[in-house]
Amino acid sequence: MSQENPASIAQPPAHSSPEETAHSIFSAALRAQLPVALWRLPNGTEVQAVVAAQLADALPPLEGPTRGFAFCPFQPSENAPVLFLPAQLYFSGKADAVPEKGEGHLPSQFWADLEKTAAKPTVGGGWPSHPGGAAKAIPRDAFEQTVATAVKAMQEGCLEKVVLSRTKTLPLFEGFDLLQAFTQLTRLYPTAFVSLVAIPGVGTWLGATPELLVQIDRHQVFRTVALAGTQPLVDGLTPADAIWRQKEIEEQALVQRYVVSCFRHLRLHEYVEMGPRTVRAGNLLHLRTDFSAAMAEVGFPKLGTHMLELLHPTSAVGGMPKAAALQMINQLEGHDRRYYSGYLGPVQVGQETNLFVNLRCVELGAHTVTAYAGAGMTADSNPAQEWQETELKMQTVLRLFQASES
Ligand SMILES: C=C(O[C@H]1C=CC=C(C(=O)O)[C@@H]1O)C(=O)O
Repeated sequence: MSQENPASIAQPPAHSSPEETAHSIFSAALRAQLPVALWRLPNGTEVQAVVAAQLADALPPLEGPTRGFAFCPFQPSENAPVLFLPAQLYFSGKADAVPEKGEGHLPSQFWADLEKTAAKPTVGGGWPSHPGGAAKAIPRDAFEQTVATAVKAMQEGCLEKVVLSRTKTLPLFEGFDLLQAFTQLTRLYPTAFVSLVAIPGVGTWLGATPELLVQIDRHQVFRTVALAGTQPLVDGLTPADAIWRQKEIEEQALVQRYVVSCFRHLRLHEYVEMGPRTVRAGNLLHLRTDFSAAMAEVGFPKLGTHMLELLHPTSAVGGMPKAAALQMINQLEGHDRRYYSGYLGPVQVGQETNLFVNLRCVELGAHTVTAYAGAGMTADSNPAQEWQETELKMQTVLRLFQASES
């Protein structure tokens, strides 16, 4: 293969399935200490990959032409900056596909390494971890006390909703295999956006999120959702059987109103709104309203970029009113959310942009795994139930980190 011509096509490792090629790309990028993202779209089959030579510290316009992968925090800080991985390598994951070279050069060591059989990344620092170590976890009674404080503030009318989160750290079991965990998530959660992002100096994140933030499809249709309200999926029941309490209906309606307020801000009235309806996310059920708008027809060719600026962070991860909720989160949560409840996904890949809220995710240390989860609180919240809800959400991914699951 040529390393001189950036537009040329690289050879995949011999006799590989597309999934094995994606795994080889990930392993070779780790060895070369290059930023890399693997993902599988909801209801998709292909495991796609992007490798970057250098990170950008801002997103390009979502409507094109720059191709890459966005990895953005809840609130940008020195500890968690906005990051964009320009696709110096892109792999579509389709049958017979080969890794495509983008603009810019990846080191020749990476290409040479890609053709060898990949050693699997396992426990002990095979992947980058955050230099600051694992986020601080709080015990159950402290979390419930925090929820009680927030509920009181909402009963006094200071704000309508706040999403409070917590973390939980477990040791990695002997023989844990990161790529196997990614594959397990793709099989367990066919309707989720499953991703594995490893960035030197920043960290390694794995997740299976149910929440779309911004989609621009190849026909230039913009989509977003209002997702909130949680209950466990009880054995033998289907989403159609779900009955929702007033508290969850109101919680989701607040997110829905927030999305509508973003359209109104742009003076856009010609959008389509469908729902709410009950959707499944693993072993949980949520309420979801779907929004769409044909960007050219409504006269907003850059609608995706504008809506992203207005939407994030939505009240599904922040609260209402936004400023008061963010202030309360910063005051009451004892940890830095970093990339949890930020957003991530491919930009201008296959003529589409697909950004998701980074939920149901974990951050890998060399020997530990940290799960993050939050729950929407209103004046009617019960602290013990909110703890339980965050436990269930964490289990979406954390179940893979209990040795018996592997
Ligand atoms: C904040 C999370 O979920 C959000 C998305 C769906 C339902 C939610 C809820 O019921 O609270 C949250 O708003 C999380 O998974 O950490």
